[in-house]
Amino acid sequence: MKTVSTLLLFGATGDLSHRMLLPSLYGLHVDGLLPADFRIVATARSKFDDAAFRASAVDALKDHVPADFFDDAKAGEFVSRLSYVPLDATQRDGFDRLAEKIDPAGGLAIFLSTAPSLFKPTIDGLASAGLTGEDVRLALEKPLGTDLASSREINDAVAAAFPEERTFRIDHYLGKETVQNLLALRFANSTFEPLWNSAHIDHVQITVAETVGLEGRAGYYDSAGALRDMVQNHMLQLVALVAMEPPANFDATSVRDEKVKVLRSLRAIGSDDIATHVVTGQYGNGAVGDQPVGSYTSELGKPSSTETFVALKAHVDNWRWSGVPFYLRTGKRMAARKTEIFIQFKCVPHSIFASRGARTQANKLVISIQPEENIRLLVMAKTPGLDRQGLRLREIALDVAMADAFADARRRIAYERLLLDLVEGDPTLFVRRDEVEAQWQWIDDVRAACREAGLEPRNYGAGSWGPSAAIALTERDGVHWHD
Ligand SMILES: NC(=O)C1=CN([C@@H]2O[C@H](COP(=O)(O)OP(=O)(O)OC[C@H]3O[C@@H](n4cnc5c(N)ncnc54)[C@H](OP(=O)(O)O)[C@@H]3O)[C@@H](O)[C@H]2O)C=CC1
Ligand SMILES: O=C1O[C@H](COP(=O)(O)O)[C@@H](O)[C@H](O)[C@H]1O
Repeated sequence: MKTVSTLLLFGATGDLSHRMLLPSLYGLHVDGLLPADFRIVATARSKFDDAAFRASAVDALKDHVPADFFDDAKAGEFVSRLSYVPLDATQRDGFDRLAEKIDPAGGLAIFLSTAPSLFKPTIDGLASAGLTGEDVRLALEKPLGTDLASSREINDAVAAAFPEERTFRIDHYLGKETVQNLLALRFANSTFEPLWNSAHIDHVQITVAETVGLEGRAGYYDSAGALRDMVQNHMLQLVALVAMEPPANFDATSVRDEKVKVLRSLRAIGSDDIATHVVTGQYGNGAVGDQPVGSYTSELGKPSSTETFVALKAHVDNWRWSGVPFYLRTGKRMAARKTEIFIQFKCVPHSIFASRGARTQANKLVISIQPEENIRLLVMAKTPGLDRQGLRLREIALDVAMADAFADARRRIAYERLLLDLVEGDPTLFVRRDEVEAQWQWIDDVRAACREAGLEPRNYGAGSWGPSAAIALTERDGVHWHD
Protein backbone atom coordinates (compact mmCIF):
# COMPACT_ATOMS: atom_id res chain seq x y z
CA MET A 1 0.00 0.00 0.00
CA LYS A 2 1.25 3.48 -0.76
CA THR A 3 1.94 6.25 1.74
CA VAL A 4 -0.96 8.71 1.84
CA SER A 5 -0.59 12.47 1.81
CA THR A 6 -3.59 13.35 4.02
CA LEU A 7 -4.85 12.26 7.42
CA LEU A 8 -8.47 13.09 8.21
CA LEU A 9 -8.92 13.08 11.97
CA PHE A 10 -12.45 12.80 13.39
CA GLY A 11 -12.82 13.63 17.09
CA ALA A 12 -9.88 16.04 16.81
CA THR A 13 -11.01 18.13 19.78
CA GLY A 14 -11.37 15.13 22.10
CA ASP A 15 -9.29 13.75 24.94
CA LEU A 16 -7.61 11.00 22.92
CA SER A 17 -6.63 13.46 20.21
CA HIS A 18 -5.17 15.92 22.71
CA ARG A 19 -3.34 13.41 24.89
CA MET A 20 -2.17 10.87 22.33
CA LEU A 21 -2.86 11.54 18.65
CA LEU A 22 -1.62 15.11 18.21
CA PRO A 23 1.47 14.46 20.39
CA SER A 24 2.20 11.31 18.35
CA LEU A 25 1.86 13.13 15.04
CA TYR A 26 4.10 15.88 16.44
CA GLY A 27 6.68 13.20 17.36
CA LEU A 28 6.59 11.79 13.82
CA HIS A 29 6.96 15.31 12.42
CA VAL A 30 9.96 16.10 14.64
CA ASP A 31 11.65 12.85 13.62
CA GLY A 32 11.14 13.67 9.93
CA LEU A 33 8.91 10.63 9.37
CA LEU A 34 5.96 12.42 7.77
CA PRO A 35 6.14 13.19 4.03
CA ALA A 36 6.97 16.85 3.30
CA ASP A 37 3.57 17.47 1.71
CA PHE A 38 1.63 15.61 4.45
CA ARG A 39 -1.52 17.41 5.65
CA ILE A 40 -3.84 16.75 8.58
CA VAL A 41 -7.48 17.76 8.25
CA ALA A 42 -9.04 17.83 11.72
CA THR A 43 -12.75 17.77 12.37
CA ALA A 44 -15.35 17.77 15.16
CA ARG A 45 -18.48 19.83 15.85
CA SER A 46 -16.76 22.64 17.78
CA LYS A 47 -16.56 25.86 15.82
CA PHE A 48 -12.88 26.59 15.20
CA ASP A 49 -11.19 28.19 12.22
CA ASP A 50 -7.75 26.92 11.17
CA ALA A 51 -5.87 29.45 13.31
CA ALA A 52 -7.89 28.76 16.46
CA PHE A 53 -7.57 25.00 16.04
CA ARG A 54 -3.82 25.29 15.49
CA ALA A 55 -3.54 27.36 18.69
CA SER A 56 -5.52 24.71 20.60
CA ALA A 57 -3.26 22.01 19.14
CA VAL A 58 -0.15 23.86 20.38
CA ASP A 59 -1.75 24.04 23.84
CA ALA A 60 -2.41 20.29 23.74
CA LEU A 61 1.21 19.64 22.76
CA LYS A 62 2.47 21.85 25.60
CA ASP A 63 0.31 19.89 28.02
CA HIS A 64 1.10 16.40 26.79
CA VAL A 65 4.50 16.29 25.09
CA PRO A 66 7.42 15.78 27.51
CA ALA A 67 8.94 19.20 28.25
CA ASP A 68 12.37 18.20 26.91
CA PHE A 69 10.83 17.15 23.58
CA PHE A 70 8.59 20.17 23.07
CA ASP A 71 10.02 22.87 20.87
CA ASP A 72 8.14 26.06 19.93
CA ALA A 73 9.55 26.26 16.42
CA LYS A 74 8.90 22.57 15.70
CA ALA A 75 5.36 22.88 17.10
CA GLY A 76 4.79 25.87 14.80
CA GLU A 77 6.00 23.88 11.78
CA PHE A 78 3.85 20.92 12.82
CA VAL A 79 0.61 22.84 13.23
CA SER A 80 1.07 24.47 9.83
CA ARG A 81 0.20 20.99 8.50
CA LEU A 82 -3.19 21.23 10.25
CA SER A 83 -6.48 22.60 8.98
CA TYR A 84 -9.89 22.32 10.62
CA VAL A 85 -13.41 21.76 9.28
CA PRO A 86 -16.34 21.93 11.72
CA LEU A 87 -18.75 19.11 11.04
CA ASP A 88 -21.52 17.22 12.78
CA ALA A 89 -20.93 13.64 11.67
CA THR A 90 -24.62 12.83 12.05
CA GLN A 91 -25.50 15.41 9.35
CA ARG A 92 -24.78 14.46 5.76
CA ASP A 93 -24.49 18.03 4.42
CA GLY A 94 -21.08 18.90 5.92
CA PHE A 95 -19.19 16.08 4.21
CA ASP A 96 -18.96 17.74 0.78
CA ARG A 97 -17.27 20.74 2.39
CA LEU A 98 -14.88 18.33 4.07
CA ALA A 99 -14.13 16.62 0.76
CA GLU A 100 -13.15 19.96 -0.79
CA LYS A 101 -10.23 20.15 1.67
CA ILE A 102 -8.80 16.83 0.57
CA ASP A 103 -6.57 16.09 -2.40
CA PRO A 104 -7.92 12.71 -3.60
CA ALA A 105 -4.84 12.01 -5.73
CA GLY A 106 -2.48 11.73 -2.75
CA GLY A 107 -4.40 9.04 -0.90
CA LEU A 108 -6.21 9.46 2.40
CA ALA A 109 -6.09 7.87 5.85
CA ILE A 110 -9.12 8.48 8.06
CA PHE A 111 -8.94 8.08 11.85
CA LEU A 112 -12.25 7.83 13.74
CA SER A 113 -11.45 8.95 17.28
CA THR A 114 -15.14 9.25 18.14
CA ALA A 115 -17.78 7.23 19.92
CA PRO A 116 -18.68 4.05 17.96
CA SER A 117 -22.28 5.28 17.62
CA LEU A 118 -20.87 7.82 15.13
CA PHE A 119 -19.05 5.26 12.98
CA LYS A 120 -22.01 4.40 10.73
CA PRO A 121 -23.21 7.95 10.07
CA THR A 122 -19.61 9.01 9.50
CA ILE A 123 -18.98 6.22 7.00
CA ASP A 124 -22.26 7.02 5.22
CA GLY A 125 -21.24 10.69 5.04
CA LEU A 126 -17.78 9.79 3.72
CA ALA A 127 -19.34 7.53 1.08
CA SER A 128 -21.77 10.26 -0.02
CA ALA A 129 -18.86 12.70 -0.45
CA GLY A 130 -16.77 10.21 -2.45
CA LEU A 131 -14.24 9.72 0.36
CA THR A 132 -14.19 5.91 0.38
CA GLY A 133 -12.31 5.22 -2.86
CA GLU A 134 -9.52 2.71 -3.21
CA ASP A 135 -6.83 5.13 -2.03
CA VAL A 136 -8.68 5.67 1.24
CA ARG A 137 -8.10 3.64 4.41
CA LEU A 138 -9.98 3.80 7.70
CA ALA A 139 -8.73 3.44 11.28
CA LEU A 140 -11.16 2.80 14.14
CA GLU A 141 -10.67 3.28 17.86
CA LYS A 142 -12.08 0.87 20.39
CA PRO A 143 -14.61 0.02 21.71
CA LEU A 144 -15.65 -1.94 18.63
CA GLY A 145 -19.02 -2.88 20.02
CA THR A 146 -20.25 -4.06 23.38
CA ASP A 147 -20.69 -7.71 22.40
CA LEU A 148 -20.32 -9.95 19.36
CA ALA A 149 -23.61 -8.86 17.78
CA SER A 150 -22.90 -5.12 18.04
CA SER A 151 -19.32 -5.66 16.93
CA ARG A 152 -20.61 -7.44 13.82
CA GLU A 153 -22.93 -4.52 13.12
CA ILE A 154 -20.01 -2.10 13.26
CA ASN A 155 -17.86 -4.39 11.14
CA ASP A 156 -20.65 -4.75 8.57
CA ALA A 157 -21.14 -0.98 8.39
CA VAL A 158 -17.41 -0.53 7.88
CA ALA A 159 -17.19 -3.35 5.34
CA ALA A 160 -19.95 -1.75 3.24
CA ALA A 161 -17.49 1.02 2.35
CA PHE A 162 -14.01 -0.25 3.29
CA PRO A 163 -12.77 -3.73 2.44
CA GLU A 164 -10.87 -5.53 5.21
CA GLU A 165 -7.44 -4.73 3.74
CA ARG A 166 -8.22 -1.01 4.07
CA THR A 167 -9.63 -1.28 7.61
CA PHE A 168 -7.21 -0.61 10.46
CA ARG A 169 -8.64 -1.52 13.89
CA ILE A 170 -6.59 0.02 16.67
CA ASP A 171 -5.49 -1.85 19.77
CA HIS A 172 -2.94 0.56 21.15
CA TYR A 173 -1.19 -2.23 23.10
CA LEU A 174 0.10 -3.52 19.76
CA GLY A 175 1.82 -0.16 19.26
CA LYS A 176 3.79 -0.53 22.50
CA GLU A 177 7.46 -1.21 21.91
CA THR A 178 7.70 -3.87 24.63
CA VAL A 179 4.66 -5.71 23.26
CA GLN A 180 6.35 -5.91 19.86
CA ASN A 181 9.51 -6.95 21.67
CA LEU A 182 7.68 -10.03 22.86
CA LEU A 183 7.68 -11.19 19.24
CA ALA A 184 11.38 -10.42 18.92
CA LEU A 185 12.11 -12.31 22.13
CA ARG A 186 10.17 -15.36 20.96
CA PHE A 187 11.04 -15.43 17.28
CA ALA A 188 14.42 -13.71 16.90
CA ASN A 189 16.08 -15.99 19.45
CA SER A 190 16.54 -19.73 19.40
CA THR A 191 16.73 -19.98 23.21
CA PHE A 192 13.09 -19.74 24.21
CA GLU A 193 11.03 -21.29 21.43
CA PRO A 194 12.00 -24.94 22.10
CA LEU A 195 10.84 -24.43 25.70
CA TRP A 196 7.71 -22.45 24.84
CA ASN A 197 5.12 -25.18 25.36
CA SER A 198 3.33 -27.33 27.91
CA ALA A 199 6.32 -29.67 28.32
CA HIS A 200 8.33 -26.84 29.90
CA ILE A 201 5.90 -24.11 30.96
CA ASP A 202 3.83 -24.58 34.10
CA HIS A 203 1.61 -21.53 33.72
CA VAL A 204 1.45 -17.98 32.37
CA GLN A 205 0.30 -14.87 34.24
CA ILE A 206 -0.67 -11.62 32.56
CA THR A 207 -1.30 -8.61 34.78
CA VAL A 208 -2.49 -5.18 33.67
CA ALA A 209 -2.81 -3.21 36.90
CA GLU A 210 -3.69 0.48 36.88
CA THR A 211 -3.66 2.98 39.74
CA VAL A 212 -6.05 5.36 37.98
CA GLY A 213 -9.82 5.32 38.41
CA LEU A 214 -12.48 6.66 36.06
CA GLU A 215 -10.50 9.59 34.64
CA GLY A 216 -13.54 11.45 33.38
CA ARG A 217 -14.85 8.46 31.38
CA ALA A 218 -17.54 7.42 33.86
CA GLY A 219 -20.36 7.04 31.34
CA TYR A 220 -18.39 4.75 29.08
CA TYR A 221 -16.60 2.78 31.80
CA ASP A 222 -19.67 2.07 33.90
CA SER A 223 -21.38 0.54 30.87
CA ALA A 224 -18.28 -1.47 29.95
CA GLY A 225 -16.45 -2.77 33.06
CA ALA A 226 -13.00 -4.32 33.25
CA LEU A 227 -13.83 -7.44 31.26
CA ARG A 228 -14.91 -5.51 28.19
CA ASP A 229 -12.66 -2.47 28.66
CA MET A 230 -9.37 -4.35 29.03
CA VAL A 231 -9.67 -8.12 28.67
CA GLN A 232 -11.69 -8.26 25.43
CA ASN A 233 -9.01 -6.33 23.55
CA HIS A 234 -5.59 -5.65 25.09
CA MET A 235 -5.29 -8.70 27.32
CA LEU A 236 -6.53 -11.18 24.74
CA GLN A 237 -4.09 -9.69 22.23
CA LEU A 238 -1.31 -10.30 24.76
CA VAL A 239 -2.51 -13.88 25.21
CA ALA A 240 -2.47 -14.31 21.43
CA LEU A 241 1.08 -12.99 21.12
CA VAL A 242 2.35 -15.19 23.95
CA ALA A 243 0.61 -18.32 22.71
CA MET A 244 0.72 -18.11 18.92
CA GLU A 245 2.71 -20.43 16.68
CA PRO A 246 5.67 -18.90 14.82
CA PRO A 247 4.28 -17.01 11.81
CA ALA A 248 6.12 -17.66 8.55
CA ASN A 249 6.80 -13.94 8.13
CA PHE A 250 6.33 -10.73 10.04
CA ASP A 251 3.52 -9.57 7.81
CA ALA A 252 -0.13 -8.77 8.39
CA THR A 253 -1.59 -12.01 7.07
CA SER A 254 0.92 -14.39 8.65
CA VAL A 255 0.85 -12.76 12.09
CA ARG A 256 -2.92 -12.33 12.24
CA ASP A 257 -3.58 -15.85 10.95
CA GLU A 258 -1.59 -17.22 13.89
CA LYS A 259 -3.19 -14.91 16.47
CA VAL A 260 -6.72 -15.78 15.44
CA LYS A 261 -6.01 -19.49 15.82
CA VAL A 262 -5.13 -18.88 19.47
CA LEU A 263 -8.20 -16.73 20.05
CA ARG A 264 -10.41 -19.44 18.59
CA SER A 265 -8.72 -22.04 20.79
CA LEU A 266 -9.63 -20.28 24.03
CA ARG A 267 -11.72 -22.68 26.08
CA ALA A 268 -15.22 -21.35 26.75
CA ILE A 269 -15.85 -20.74 30.45
CA GLY A 270 -19.27 -22.06 31.47
CA SER A 271 -21.41 -21.23 34.50
CA ASP A 272 -20.12 -24.35 36.31
CA ASP A 273 -16.56 -23.05 35.94
CA ILE A 274 -17.21 -19.58 37.33
CA ALA A 275 -16.35 -20.36 40.96
CA THR A 276 -12.91 -21.65 39.99
CA HIS A 277 -12.19 -19.51 36.93
CA VAL A 278 -13.51 -15.97 37.41
CA VAL A 279 -13.37 -13.36 40.17
CA THR A 280 -14.69 -9.86 39.69
CA GLY A 281 -14.27 -6.93 42.03
CA GLN A 282 -15.11 -3.28 42.55
CA TYR A 283 -12.88 -0.92 44.50
CA GLY A 284 -14.01 0.54 47.76
CA ASN A 285 -12.38 3.31 49.81
CA GLY A 286 -8.65 3.01 50.23
CA ALA A 287 -5.39 4.69 49.34
CA VAL A 288 -3.15 4.49 46.31
CA GLY A 289 0.34 5.14 47.66
CA ASP A 290 -0.25 7.72 50.36
CA GLN A 291 -3.21 9.32 48.54
CA PRO A 292 -6.63 8.51 50.04
CA VAL A 293 -9.03 7.40 47.32
CA GLY A 294 -12.81 7.11 47.43
CA SER A 295 -14.77 4.10 46.28
CA TYR A 296 -15.84 3.49 42.68
CA THR A 297 -19.45 4.35 43.44
CA SER A 298 -18.47 7.60 45.18
CA GLU A 299 -16.38 8.52 42.11
CA LEU A 300 -19.29 7.55 39.88
CA GLY A 301 -21.89 9.30 42.02
CA LYS A 302 -24.39 6.43 41.97
CA PRO A 303 -24.65 2.76 42.93
CA SER A 304 -23.25 0.36 40.36
CA SER A 305 -22.48 -3.34 39.99
CA THR A 306 -19.85 -2.77 37.27
CA GLU A 307 -16.61 -4.65 37.86
CA THR A 308 -13.43 -2.57 38.06
CA PHE A 309 -11.32 -5.71 38.51
CA VAL A 310 -11.36 -9.14 36.98
CA ALA A 311 -9.17 -12.20 37.41
CA LEU A 312 -9.59 -15.21 35.14
CA LYS A 313 -8.12 -18.61 34.60
CA ALA A 314 -8.08 -19.29 30.87
CA HIS A 315 -6.94 -22.21 28.75
CA VAL A 316 -5.75 -22.33 25.16
CA ASP A 317 -6.95 -25.71 24.00
CA ASN A 318 -4.37 -26.74 21.47
CA TRP A 319 -1.42 -29.10 21.24
CA ARG A 320 1.18 -26.59 22.47
CA TRP A 321 -0.70 -25.32 25.52
CA SER A 322 -2.64 -28.34 26.73
CA GLY A 323 -2.97 -28.16 30.53
CA VAL A 324 -1.20 -24.78 30.89
CA PRO A 325 -3.38 -22.22 32.72
CA PHE A 326 -3.21 -18.59 31.63
CA TYR A 327 -4.06 -16.46 34.67
CA LEU A 328 -5.20 -12.97 33.67
CA ARG A 329 -6.00 -10.05 35.93
CA THR A 330 -6.64 -6.39 35.44
CA GLY A 331 -8.06 -3.66 37.59
CA LYS A 332 -8.37 0.02 38.33
CA ARG A 333 -7.07 1.63 41.53
CA MET A 334 -4.67 -1.17 42.26
CA ALA A 335 -1.52 -1.07 44.37
CA ALA A 336 0.80 -0.17 41.51
CA ARG A 337 0.78 0.47 37.79
CA LYS A 338 2.15 -2.67 36.25
CA THR A 339 1.70 -4.46 32.95
CA GLU A 340 3.61 -7.70 32.96
CA ILE A 341 3.77 -11.12 31.37
CA PHE A 342 5.11 -13.77 33.72
CA ILE A 343 6.11 -17.19 32.42
CA GLN A 344 6.60 -19.86 35.07
CA PHE A 345 8.68 -22.74 33.75
CA LYS A 346 8.50 -26.24 35.23
CA CYS A 347 10.98 -27.45 37.82
CA VAL A 348 13.95 -29.56 36.74
CA PRO A 349 12.75 -33.18 36.54
CA HIS A 350 15.30 -34.33 39.11
CA SER A 351 17.55 -32.24 41.33
CA ILE A 352 21.07 -33.58 41.59
CA PHE A 353 21.60 -31.13 44.47
CA ALA A 354 18.81 -32.40 46.72
CA SER A 355 21.12 -34.96 48.36
CA ARG A 356 23.38 -32.04 49.37
CA GLY A 357 20.45 -30.23 50.97
CA ALA A 358 19.97 -27.64 48.22
CA ARG A 359 16.53 -26.61 46.99
CA THR A 360 15.90 -25.63 43.40
CA GLN A 361 13.16 -23.31 42.18
CA ALA A 362 11.66 -23.31 38.72
CA ASN A 363 12.90 -20.68 36.26
CA LYS A 364 10.74 -17.66 35.57
CA LEU A 365 10.69 -15.17 32.73
CA VAL A 366 9.25 -11.76 33.56
CA ILE A 367 8.48 -9.45 30.65
CA SER A 368 7.65 -6.03 32.08
CA ILE A 369 5.73 -3.92 29.60
CA GLN A 370 5.11 -0.78 31.66
CA PRO A 371 5.98 1.40 33.43
CA GLU A 372 9.39 -0.32 33.50
CA GLU A 373 10.33 -1.96 30.24
CA ASN A 374 12.55 -4.89 30.96
CA ILE A 375 13.07 -8.59 30.55
CA ARG A 376 14.22 -10.62 33.49
CA LEU A 377 15.05 -14.31 33.57
CA LEU A 378 15.20 -15.80 37.05
CA VAL A 379 17.62 -18.74 37.24
CA MET A 380 19.27 -20.77 39.98
CA ALA A 381 22.91 -20.15 40.87
CA LYS A 382 25.23 -21.60 43.46
CA THR A 383 25.84 -19.37 46.46
CA PRO A 384 29.60 -18.78 46.60
CA GLY A 385 31.47 -20.73 49.30
CA LEU A 386 33.07 -24.03 50.15
CA ASP A 387 29.74 -25.69 50.98
CA ARG A 388 30.93 -27.00 54.35
CA GLN A 389 27.38 -26.69 55.71
CA GLY A 390 25.82 -28.03 52.54
CA LEU A 391 25.42 -26.65 49.10
CA ARG A 392 23.14 -23.66 48.69
CA LEU A 393 21.41 -22.45 45.56
CA ARG A 394 19.85 -19.05 45.12
CA GLU A 395 17.58 -17.47 42.52
CA ILE A 396 19.33 -14.69 40.62
CA ALA A 397 18.09 -12.39 37.88
CA LEU A 398 19.49 -12.02 34.40
CA ASP A 399 18.08 -8.59 33.89
CA VAL A 400 17.87 -6.34 30.84
CA ALA A 401 16.38 -2.88 31.15
CA MET A 402 15.32 -1.68 27.71
CA ALA A 403 16.05 1.92 28.69
CA ASP A 404 19.71 0.95 29.29
CA ALA A 405 20.05 -1.43 26.36
CA PHE A 406 18.65 1.17 23.98
CA ALA A 407 19.58 4.35 25.81
CA ASP A 408 19.75 6.39 22.58
CA ALA A 409 16.19 5.50 21.49
CA ARG A 410 13.37 7.91 22.30
CA ARG A 411 10.51 6.23 24.18
CA ARG A 412 7.56 6.68 21.86
CA ILE A 413 3.82 6.81 22.48
CA ALA A 414 2.23 3.60 21.11
CA TYR A 415 0.12 5.70 18.74
CA GLU A 416 3.22 7.02 16.95
CA ARG A 417 3.92 3.58 15.56
CA LEU A 418 0.26 2.95 14.76
CA LEU A 419 -0.29 6.30 13.06
CA LEU A 420 2.85 5.87 10.96
CA ASP A 421 1.79 2.35 9.94
CA LEU A 422 -1.64 3.72 9.02
CA VAL A 423 -0.13 6.50 6.90
CA GLU A 424 2.25 4.03 5.22
CA GLY A 425 -0.41 1.32 4.87
CA ASP A 426 1.04 -1.51 6.99
CA PRO A 427 -1.79 -3.37 8.81
CA THR A 428 0.43 -5.89 10.70
CA LEU A 429 -0.11 -4.24 14.09
CA PHE A 430 -3.85 -3.71 13.61
CA VAL A 431 -6.58 -6.15 14.56
CA ARG A 432 -8.42 -8.09 11.86
CA ARG A 433 -12.17 -8.60 11.94
CA ASP A 434 -11.95 -12.32 12.69
CA GLU A 435 -9.72 -11.60 15.70
CA VAL A 436 -12.11 -9.01 17.16
CA GLU A 437 -15.04 -11.34 16.68
CA ALA A 438 -13.25 -14.32 18.25
CA GLN A 439 -12.38 -12.07 21.21
CA TRP A 440 -16.00 -11.00 21.59
CA GLN A 441 -17.25 -14.59 21.29
CA TRP A 442 -15.10 -15.64 24.26
CA ILE A 443 -16.01 -12.58 26.34
CA ASP A 444 -19.73 -12.99 25.59
CA ASP A 445 -19.52 -16.58 26.85
CA VAL A 446 -17.72 -15.49 30.03
CA ARG A 447 -20.30 -12.76 30.67
CA ALA A 448 -23.23 -15.09 30.05
CA ALA A 449 -21.71 -17.65 32.44
CA CYS A 450 -21.14 -14.96 35.10
CA ARG A 451 -24.77 -13.87 34.79
CA GLU A 452 -26.04 -17.43 34.98
CA ALA A 453 -23.89 -18.14 38.04
CA GLY A 454 -25.05 -14.87 39.66
CA LEU A 455 -21.47 -13.61 40.06
CA GLU A 456 -21.28 -10.23 41.81
CA PRO A 457 -18.16 -8.06 42.10
CA ARG A 458 -16.39 -8.40 45.45
CA ASN A 459 -15.13 -5.39 47.30
CA TYR A 460 -11.43 -4.60 47.30
CA GLY A 461 -9.69 -1.68 48.88
CA ALA A 462 -8.39 0.93 46.46
CA GLY A 463 -4.62 0.51 46.44
CA SER A 464 -4.68 -3.27 46.95
CA TRP A 465 -4.06 -6.12 44.49
CA GLY A 466 -7.78 -6.88 44.19
CA PRO A 467 -10.20 -9.01 46.23
CA SER A 468 -8.77 -11.88 48.28
CA ALA A 469 -10.79 -14.30 46.14
CA ALA A 470 -8.43 -13.44 43.27
CA ILE A 471 -5.56 -14.74 45.39
CA ALA A 472 -7.53 -17.89 46.16
CA LEU A 473 -8.17 -18.37 42.41
CA THR A 474 -4.50 -19.16 41.82
CA GLU A 475 -3.59 -20.49 45.28
CA ARG A 476 -5.92 -23.44 44.86
CA ASP A 477 -3.70 -24.47 41.94
CA GLY A 478 -0.60 -23.91 44.09
CA VAL A 479 0.24 -20.73 42.18
CA HIS A 480 1.05 -17.28 43.60
CA TRP A 481 0.46 -14.09 41.68
CA HIS A 482 3.77 -12.45 40.86
CA ASP A 483 3.47 -9.13 42.72
N1 LIG B 1 -9.49 8.94 25.75
C1 LIG B 1 -8.87 7.77 25.80
O1 LIG B 1 -7.85 7.59 26.48
C2 LIG B 1 -9.37 6.62 24.99
C3 LIG B 1 -10.47 6.76 24.18
N2 LIG B 1 -10.90 5.70 23.42
C4 LIG B 1 -12.07 5.85 22.57
O2 LIG B 1 -11.81 6.80 21.56
C5 LIG B 1 -12.99 7.52 21.25
C6 LIG B 1 -12.73 9.01 21.52
O3 LIG B 1 -12.42 9.16 22.86
P1 LIG B 1 -12.19 10.55 23.57
O4 LIG B 1 -11.32 11.43 22.76
O5 LIG B 1 -11.77 10.24 24.94
O6 LIG B 1 -13.66 11.14 23.60
P2 LIG B 1 -14.10 12.65 23.82
O7 LIG B 1 -15.49 12.63 24.30
O8 LIG B 1 -13.08 13.41 24.59
O9 LIG B 1 -14.08 13.23 22.33
C7 LIG B 1 -15.06 12.90 21.38
C8 LIG B 1 -14.76 13.64 20.11
O10 LIG B 1 -15.83 13.40 19.20
C9 LIG B 1 -16.34 14.66 18.73
N3 LIG B 1 -17.76 14.51 18.45
C10 LIG B 1 -18.75 14.20 19.33
N4 LIG B 1 -19.94 14.16 18.70
C11 LIG B 1 -19.70 14.44 17.40
C12 LIG B 1 -20.52 14.55 16.25
N5 LIG B 1 -21.86 14.36 16.29
N6 LIG B 1 -19.93 14.84 15.07
C13 LIG B 1 -18.60 15.05 15.00
N7 LIG B 1 -17.76 14.95 16.05
C14 LIG B 1 -18.31 14.66 17.23
C15 LIG B 1 -16.05 15.60 19.89
O11 LIG B 1 -15.94 16.92 19.50
P3 LIG B 1 -17.11 18.01 19.51
O12 LIG B 1 -17.78 17.92 20.82
O13 LIG B 1 -16.39 19.27 19.24
O14 LIG B 1 -17.97 17.60 18.39
C16 LIG B 1 -14.66 15.13 20.29
O15 LIG B 1 -13.69 15.65 19.41
C17 LIG B 1 -14.09 6.95 22.16
O16 LIG B 1 -14.79 5.95 21.49
C18 LIG B 1 -13.30 6.35 23.30
O17 LIG B 1 -13.99 5.30 23.95
C19 LIG B 1 -10.23 4.51 23.40
C20 LIG B 1 -9.12 4.33 24.18
C21 LIG B 1 -8.63 5.35 25.07
O1 LIG C 1 -7.98 1.11 26.40
C1 LIG C 1 -7.81 1.43 27.55
O2 LIG C 1 -6.54 1.46 28.03
C2 LIG C 1 -6.20 2.23 29.17
C3 LIG C 1 -4.86 1.70 29.64
O3 LIG C 1 -3.89 1.95 28.65
P1 LIG C 1 -2.35 2.05 29.05
O4 LIG C 1 -1.67 2.24 27.76
O5 LIG C 1 -2.23 3.22 29.98
O6 LIG C 1 -2.03 0.77 29.73
C4 LIG C 1 -7.24 2.11 30.25
O7 LIG C 1 -6.94 3.04 31.29
C5 LIG C 1 -8.60 2.43 29.69
O8 LIG C 1 -9.59 2.23 30.69
C6 LIG C 1 -8.91 1.56 28.50
O9 LIG C 1 -10.09 2.01 27.86
